[in-house]
Amino acid sequence: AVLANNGLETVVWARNRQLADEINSRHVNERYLPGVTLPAGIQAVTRVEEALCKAKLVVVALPSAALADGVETLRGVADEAVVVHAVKGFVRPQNVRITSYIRERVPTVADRLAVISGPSHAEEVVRQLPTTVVVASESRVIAEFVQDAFMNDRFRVYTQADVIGVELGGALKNIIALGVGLVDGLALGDNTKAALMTRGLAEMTRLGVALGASPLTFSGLAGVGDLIVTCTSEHSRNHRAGCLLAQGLSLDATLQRIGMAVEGVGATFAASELARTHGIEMPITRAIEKVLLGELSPADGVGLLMRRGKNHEMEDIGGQPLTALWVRP
Ligand SMILES: NC(=O)C1=CN([C@@H]2O[C@H](COP(=O)(O)OP(=O)(O)OC[C@H]3O[C@@H](n4cnc5c(N)ncnc54)[C@H](OP(=O)(O)O)[C@@H]3O)[C@@H](O)[C@H]2O)C=CC1
Ligand SMILES: O=C(CO)COP(=O)(O)O
Repeated sequence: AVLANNGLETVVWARNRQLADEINSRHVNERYLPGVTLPAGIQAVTRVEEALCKAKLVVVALPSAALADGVETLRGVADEAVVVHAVKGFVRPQNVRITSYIRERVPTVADRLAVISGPSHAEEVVRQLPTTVVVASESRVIAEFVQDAFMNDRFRVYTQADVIGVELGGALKNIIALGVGLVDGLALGDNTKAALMTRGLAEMTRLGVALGASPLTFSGLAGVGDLIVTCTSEHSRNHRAGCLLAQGLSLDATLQRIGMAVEGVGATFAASELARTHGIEMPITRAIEKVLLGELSPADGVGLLMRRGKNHEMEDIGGQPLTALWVRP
């Protein structure tokens, strides 16, 4: 919708014929964006090749779980087309970032890749409510190309060079949003929620730095920005999933009830495995993993986190350890 509103010829691939017809004839997508009229310029096709063959910019917005199915189609992108993805998750079970996966499977697009991320619930973007996001690429030219395509006075786009940090911020915040949903479902109040978001950001940053990200990226739009919106918005599927789990629904029933991507579930398992491999402490992620596996109740998960041993707040997050500031023993 943003690209079409910017006057770009915009072709959407939908595998479902009925949905493609609905977009072309009535300019709506009732299942995923009810109550919204889409820009009339959007054309939907059911053959992915039709969407890809002439495109100068390809936006990959599949759920991470569908990427393994879909990645090979990127072999069909035109020479010199830029590929930007909006996927906030990991490819499982390898636990790899999306650009790493695309680069490995489709080397021909490796130097034309970018990621777009940040606080941007589709329900609000499509209504043209003011939104800010960030585009990261290893190439400044590619990042600025994507920035120019998307930017308008309702959708402000910043550029970034830290691809790893931007991808990890978008994927890891979903875990914390699940956790905030769990504590909201238990009606534990605002202090608990703020604690989870803040300490969640600390462990997101810790893993990010171990995987090569800049700690600064986590204080930007793809880090704290997206964390805030996903943990507090009525639109968040991850937050809603946490609430349902806290109310006693099984994980399967929760995912079925939501009926859309809940990236935080796969991300919890991915981050937990990556943390183990890299020797990183991620107590909140570990507790949520146990809740998802049915090994711990949400209430016991909170108790476990509160009873942890004493800690210094800013240790191991990256940058200068703040314990160095102590002037007395
Ligand atoms: N929703 C949002 O506000 C935002 C989402 N994101 C990220 O975008 C990604 C996609 O999320 P979102 O669109 O919300 O997810 P939804 O579950 O709402 O929609 C998924 C879409 O992908 C299609 N799809 C699923 N599997 C396949 C497949 N194997 N092949 C082809 N199409 C498939 C579905 O089509 P069908 O109906 O045919 O199954 C549907 O159109 C996620 O990583 C999410 O984190 C990023 C920013 C904002
Ligand atoms: O990433 C999002 C908003 O920026 C969407 O979050 P949910 O997947 O939790 O709905």
